[in-house]
Amino acid sequence: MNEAIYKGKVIHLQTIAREKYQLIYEQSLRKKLTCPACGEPVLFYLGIEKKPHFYHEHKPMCIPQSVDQGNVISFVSPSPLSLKEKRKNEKLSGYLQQLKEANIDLDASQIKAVRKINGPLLVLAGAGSGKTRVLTARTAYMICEKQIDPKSIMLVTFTTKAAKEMSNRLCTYPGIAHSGIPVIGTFHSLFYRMLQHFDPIRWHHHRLIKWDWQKEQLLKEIGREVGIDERDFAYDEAIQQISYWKNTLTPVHSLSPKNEWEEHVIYLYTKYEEIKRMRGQFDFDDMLIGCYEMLHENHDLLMRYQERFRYFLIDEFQDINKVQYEIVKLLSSHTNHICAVGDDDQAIYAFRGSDPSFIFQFQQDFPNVETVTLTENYRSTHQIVSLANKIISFNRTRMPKQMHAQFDLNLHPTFFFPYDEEEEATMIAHDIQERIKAGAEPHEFAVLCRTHAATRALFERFSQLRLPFVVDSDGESFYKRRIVRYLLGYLKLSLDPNDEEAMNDVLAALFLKQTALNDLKAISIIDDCSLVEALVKLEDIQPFQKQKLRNIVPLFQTIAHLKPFEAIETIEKDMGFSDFVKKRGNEGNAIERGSDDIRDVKVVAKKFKTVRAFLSHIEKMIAQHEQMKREKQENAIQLTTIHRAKGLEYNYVYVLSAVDGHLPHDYALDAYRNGETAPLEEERRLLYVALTRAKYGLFISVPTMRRLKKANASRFVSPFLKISNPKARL
Ligand SMILES: Nc1ncnc2c1ncn2[C@@H]1O[C@H](COP(=O)(O)OP(=O)(O)OP(=O)(O)O)[C@@H](O)[C@H]1O
Repeated sequence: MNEAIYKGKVIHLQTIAREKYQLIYEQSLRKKLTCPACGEPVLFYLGIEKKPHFYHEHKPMCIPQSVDQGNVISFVSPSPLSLKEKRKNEKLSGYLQQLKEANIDLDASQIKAVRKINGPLLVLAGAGSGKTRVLTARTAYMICEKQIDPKSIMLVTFTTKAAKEMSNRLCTYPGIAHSGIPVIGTFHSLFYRMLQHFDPIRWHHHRLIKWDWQKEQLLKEIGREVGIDERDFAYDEAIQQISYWKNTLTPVHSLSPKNEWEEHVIYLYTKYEEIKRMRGQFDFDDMLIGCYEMLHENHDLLMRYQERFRYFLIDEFQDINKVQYEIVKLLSSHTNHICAVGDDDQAIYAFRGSDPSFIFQFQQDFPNVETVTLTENYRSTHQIVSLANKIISFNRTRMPKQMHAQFDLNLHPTFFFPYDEEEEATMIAHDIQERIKAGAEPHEFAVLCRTHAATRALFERFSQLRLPFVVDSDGESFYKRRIVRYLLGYLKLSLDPNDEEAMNDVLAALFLKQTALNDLKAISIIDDCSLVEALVKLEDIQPFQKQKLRNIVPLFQTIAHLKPFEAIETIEKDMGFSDFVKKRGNEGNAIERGSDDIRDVKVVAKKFKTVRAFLSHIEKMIAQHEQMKREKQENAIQLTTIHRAKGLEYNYVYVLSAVDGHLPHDYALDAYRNGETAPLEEERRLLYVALTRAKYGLFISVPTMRRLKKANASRFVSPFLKISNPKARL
């Protein structure tokens, strides 16, 4: 049905502007749309598979009409005939046969990697080609077939989650329950354990600088003394840069600044190290450097560890950094029994100092290395594998390899074209809802985003539709982000001029000290006025600030009566918020700029008519976020960043906003304009990682608008969209 009654009038889908679809959708959820034939409520379909239309939830449509396929482009690649019956049945014996009987199949290349125990081994593997399976099977084979003492095996993973997953899997393997499992952990956890053993006082966990905010505080203290103004200086980027230098074992004295910013960071780096040393503190990077120095300088200790650990297995080798690589080399130099497993196409941590070129280095440093390449992809359909192969082939710095799928389904990777972020969220949520109704389980779905902030719209839609979902566990609600909170402070004060918490946030945006809050409270009691009115009575501030506050204070009342979008524009332009964002909005931070957050807030604000309704929606979303953190749902849709989805797999994957600026991220595009190609290649690898998480269904969203501006399809996917007929085959 293309017609419905809304507010007493017939509305036709053909004549409604696309940007209004979301509004119609929300009204339909509130049962505000009715059927022109029977007068009962109708819902608005805004999904992926079919064109938008009205429908009855529990009965057939009154005015039957065929519903066309949605406006999508499918990627179709002819299936090679050889897909079926690809696997030859190799005759197996011993433990490998036991594995087979336990349904842990291995192909010829995987078996080769499992059997090669002594000497250096490099397993170069595409996505979904069974790296994890090889690592676990190889470990079990060493223990159960070769009778190697599990205590002499060190298995290093990239994340704690992967370590847990690996040890859980291993425990289910035949024979392992009796023999025990090896030492499994991340670089940090394993090396930290060694340090603690060596010098428990120096490396006591009380001395650890655990959080970035602690580092930031310390750097700001140092910066303040020499006048590095935090309003103009991206401290969080400085933290990342210092960490990068440490992980690449770049000592401070070897650095020569390329610009003023680097000059400042080098100064901060020097002082940061000095202060830490003086206070006897350490950070996570120091655990790696400390371990390297400990083993390098203490030959007896190194020998003891070499005696203890004789076999090394390293997962995600493409993400190793210099200091980690050097430690592994030291430890394994005694036996050379080292197996590195990696995929250069999945290297996505360059910003932390990871460097896939250690894969090449490995081949030089361990001259007798045997290399096994795994190219059979067991995870995804042929269609997904073909698309991923094609996309990644555009990268220049990579080891050429092609993955080959093992199976195919009549389900093709689909590009779809929402109007904007809001409609994108609706289409995805709707599609998932339909698939769940048809029998799929929530945990089979993942929605993958480039940045955590981009999860906002999906979070809201999933909550609205009561779909079970989980977001990155340590991520905060979008509305709790610093700049967003400050902006919302103005709106809150417009409704309640005595809201202390909001005033506390707004003070920073007005360039006033936090101590001003106490002064304001005192003034409001003595002069019997609100906290907002007290702003103009503040003493001990510059005359220009006084004048500014005099101009701003009356506007608090004005914005209370504006539509939220207009109110935000007033806050930005007339209440000085834009100036604040320019100065302190992390504008120097290429990945998370405050001004981008504000544009995201404006997208939501557009949907509301009153400030009150807008704020109450936000309150609800924050509460929902808190509740979600408390109650971990097992069977839930995963809403996560691509970085966090690494190593995982899902039946259905939705890739959010494949548009230039999001994926690839703006920072990589800026770097590309300045002649640097590496960041853009890393962004392409991120897309590759996202695509290869999908087993069966892959949906890539290409919205027309983003952050209220026209968006261009991501340069990574545009070659696949250049066809006039949406159903045409590629
Ligand atoms: N020989 C095999 N036969 C059947 N299935 C396999 C085989 N090897 C691996 N698999 C399955 O293929 C999927 C991918 O395997 P795994 O997770 O080990 O791949 P991976 O190389 O670590 O993936 P990625 O690097 O993309 O995260 C898993 O579901 C695994 O059980």
